[in-house]
Amino acid sequence: MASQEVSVHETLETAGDVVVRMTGISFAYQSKKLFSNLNLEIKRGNIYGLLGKNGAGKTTLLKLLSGQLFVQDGMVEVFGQNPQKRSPSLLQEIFYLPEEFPLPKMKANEYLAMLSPFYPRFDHTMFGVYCKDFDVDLNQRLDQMSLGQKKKVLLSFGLASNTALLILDEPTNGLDIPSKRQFRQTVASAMTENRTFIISTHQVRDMENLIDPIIILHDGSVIFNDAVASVSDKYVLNLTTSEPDREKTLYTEKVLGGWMVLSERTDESEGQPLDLETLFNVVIQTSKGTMGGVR
Ligand SMILES: Nc1ncnc2c1ncn2[C@@H]1O[C@H](COP(=O)(O)OP(=O)(O)OP(=O)(O)O)[C@@H](O)[C@H]1O
Repeated sequence: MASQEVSVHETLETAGDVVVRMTGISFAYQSKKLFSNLNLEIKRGNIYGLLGKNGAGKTTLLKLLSGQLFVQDGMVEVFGQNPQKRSPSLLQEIFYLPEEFPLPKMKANEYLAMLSPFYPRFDHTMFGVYCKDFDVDLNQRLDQMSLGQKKKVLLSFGLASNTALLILDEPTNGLDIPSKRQFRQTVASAMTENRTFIISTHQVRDMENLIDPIIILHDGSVIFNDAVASVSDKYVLNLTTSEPDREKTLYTEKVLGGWMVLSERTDESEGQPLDLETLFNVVIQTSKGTMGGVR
């Protein structure tokens, strides 16, 4: 690292709480406009969930903030630096686990020896612990592993890298049922107040009680960036057997045996916890302007 370069880690204590700031960004693939004047702020010490429909631009957004794609307009700052400059001091504080990835023809142990020196605070002991928890064989060749096994190796690597920013794109795709629970436990245990995780996912049930705040990307904009409680404190979810008057509810969904209804909370309201799938549907539906939005 050049001596005049700002070390991200050294400035973490004083950098304030904002890890990512995107201001008025625009991005298009060739002539296909994806983002126009998009704004986003991500704060330290949280496990963010990034949600959006297929093609909403989640992976593109993650690539923009990790310096793999460049915005056409606006400003991106990660720990106060422009990721487009791809400075080593910033890149060694970002670990990005893509949804799909080729891996070299080598054993997991050899991969570890090759790549871990890039991350100054890589914790070899914890890497071993995570791999053991995920039941990964480090002597197996990476190119001969299943998708789920590869994900477990890279996930263990990313968590052990101790980067200040960890980006996981669809991390539970390919994981078996017991591994999904292990995933939640391991990710939660690796979180510290100085780290920030961003998890892009469609598998919201895998992520219940893990991701919060939630970012929702829709129609080229961030339409929601807040804690789940910001909605569940104001609105309550109830099951009803009689068909509700849709004009008087914020959100209605036909379910087995009745309807699920989201309505404004009153002092006496008792209801069910707001799950992420419903939160997503409510935010997308209300963003169409028919009910003025949940926020
Ligand atoms: N390299 C590329 N060239 C042209 N268009 C692209 C390219 N990569 C992505 N796109 C388009 O940009 C849009 C957003 O893609 P992106 O992969 O960011 O969405 P996503 O929200 O991650 O989708 P999914 O949930 O399906 O994974 C899609 O319409 C996609 O077809």
